[in-house]
Amino acid sequence: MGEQQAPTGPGKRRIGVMGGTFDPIHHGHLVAASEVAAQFHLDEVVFVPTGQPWQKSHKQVSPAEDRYLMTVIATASNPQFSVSRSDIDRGGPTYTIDTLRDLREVHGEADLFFITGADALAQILTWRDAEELFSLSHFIGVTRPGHVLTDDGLPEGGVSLVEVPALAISSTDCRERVAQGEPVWYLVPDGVVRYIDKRQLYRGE
Ligand SMILES: Nc1ncnc2c1ncn2[C@@H]1O[C@H](COP(=O)(O)OP(=O)(O)OP(=O)(O)O)[C@@H](O)[C@H]1O
Ligand SMILES: O=C(O)c1ccc[n+]([C@@H]2O[C@H](COP(=O)([O-])O)[C@@H](O)[C@H]2O)c1
Repeated sequence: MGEQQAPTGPGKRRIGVMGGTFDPIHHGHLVAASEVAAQFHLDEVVFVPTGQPWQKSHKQVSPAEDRYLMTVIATASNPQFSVSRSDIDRGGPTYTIDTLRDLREVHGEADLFFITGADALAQILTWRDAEELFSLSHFIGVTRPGHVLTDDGLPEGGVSLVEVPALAISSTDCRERVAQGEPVWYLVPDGVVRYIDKRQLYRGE
């Protein structure tokens, strides 16, 4: 881990893809994206809020537009960060194979680097068309407190493991804190605290 050399072509743009439900987006997501962007010399990181996260169908998920707007608010001040509506606008359950195909169409020849926390990386073989994912993007697994980061069973050369500053923050914990009237200041960006308050998200949970 440290300064990373990942496979790329000469002169190609290097685009990070940070997929997530972002309910709400928090500083763990933002630090992971920022750290990977620096270590992998990325030109841009595209945040992609999920439409319908099918592996979270047993949980209540906030409306996609609220999660999208919180992601825009959280990333607006960073010129390297952008937000894609691809997974939201496609409709239906969200599969990363579709996300990557859509981004490949938009960004042409760019090299894609899909960023996942240790918990998501451990589940990747359960994702739709898992074996094909690695032909569309390089995958970057990042450390996350409480989870073991490993590429066991994943294609050789398809995944890099990266240590990022440890932030023991989860969206679940943020939602529970709001529901209990506890503060989420400094766990999520200030604008996201205000958006949660304005829209009265997570109050009844
Ligand atoms: N604190 C963190 N540090 C590193 N990676 C994280 C952190 N929180 C989330 N991630 C990663 O960001 C991506 C999107 O995560 P997601 O939007 O599901 O947030 P979450 O905090 O895991 O949400 P929830 O608690 O609702 O499951 C996943 O790849 C996840 O592993
Ligand atoms: O492709 C799949 O089948 C698949 C299954 C579960 C999760 N994902 C993706 O993994 C990312 C993190 O998801 P989540 O549910 O932890 O927020 C997000 O981009 C999801 O679309 C993808």
